[in-house]
Amino acid sequence: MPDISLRRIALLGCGAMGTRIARAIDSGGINAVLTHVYDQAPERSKGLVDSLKTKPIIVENTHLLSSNNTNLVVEAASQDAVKDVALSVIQNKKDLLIMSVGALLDEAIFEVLADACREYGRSIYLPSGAIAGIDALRAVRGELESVTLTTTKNPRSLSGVPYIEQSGVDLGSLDGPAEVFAGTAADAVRHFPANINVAALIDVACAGGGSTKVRIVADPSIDRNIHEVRASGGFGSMIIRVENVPDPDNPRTSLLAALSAIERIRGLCSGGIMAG
Ligand SMILES: NC(=O)C1=CN([C@@H]2O[C@H](COP(=O)(O)OP(=O)(O)OC[C@H]3O[C@@H](n4cnc5c(N)ncnc54)[C@H](OP(=O)(O)O)[C@@H]3O)[C@@H](O)[C@H]2O)C=CC1
Ligand SMILES: O=C([O-])CC(=O)C(=O)O
Repeated sequence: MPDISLRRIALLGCGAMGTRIARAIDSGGINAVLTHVYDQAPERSKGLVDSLKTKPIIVENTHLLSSNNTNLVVEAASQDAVKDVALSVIQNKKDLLIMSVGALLDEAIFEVLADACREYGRSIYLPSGAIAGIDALRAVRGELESVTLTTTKNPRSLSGVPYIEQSGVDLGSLDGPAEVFAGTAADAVRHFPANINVAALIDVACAGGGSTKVRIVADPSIDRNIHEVRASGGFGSMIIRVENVPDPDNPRTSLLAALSAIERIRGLCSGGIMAG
């Protein structure tokens, strides 16, 4: 029998996605209670807690999230947050759900976390986030010959990225689509830490070792975050395309990413029949 007792969840990051996740738990639709939260911007954690019916405790640093009596830590903060806290979560014998997946394309971190999961008997979950078809890519990874991701966003969803500023592209004056990056997934998540975690997710699913090919395009004529994966090999071929509505509170992030995290948490907290 699966253990379906009420799960105790801690949340790292109270921005656009963390807020949606917290509200979904607070609404009672998930077999869990949000017990602790942390955000480096204290006004964000306070604002979130004030808006919830069941008030979690605001802890004073990331590490206190996993030293408490929780089952699962949900990260919705940043790659730096993952690098800072992931190992101690596992060493404290909690499971971890990561949204800032780009952190895992640092090979040293991936190996350390994989070893720690084995040693402490815990799991790290990577929801499919802003993309779809991760289960299919994982299933065919032994047969893959080529995989490419093309991500197209409105310039306002790409603003403030130093790599674009340094490359001399003026996002404000584009009058059509412009490629702002072409390279590997490892380089993409390094240069665009808050924009292209999906590249890391695809790369991890395909066991690409950071080498998955990625293009990022800025297009002022679109108002969606579009991700298109083309994969082919011994299994046949597939094209996975999502046209995501951006989260109104953070246009870099797609609404689908939070919905995917919520659905994954719901599944982890319940028994029963689960598709996918
Ligand atoms: N896997 C996927 O498919 C997707 C993943 N993402 C990623 O998910 C994460 C959350 O996204 P979103 O909610 O939209 O981002 P937001 O910027 O809206 O919220 C993130 C919050 O976490 C805080 N934060 C950042 N670093 C730390 C840290 N080290 N310790 C504590 N708090 C921290 C931020 O503070 P401050 O503002 O001060 O930095 C901010 O309040 C991001 O890393 C994003 O790139 C997004 C979309 C899709
Ligand atoms: O939400 C999206 O469309 C993609 C994104 O920001 C990411 O992968 O980090």
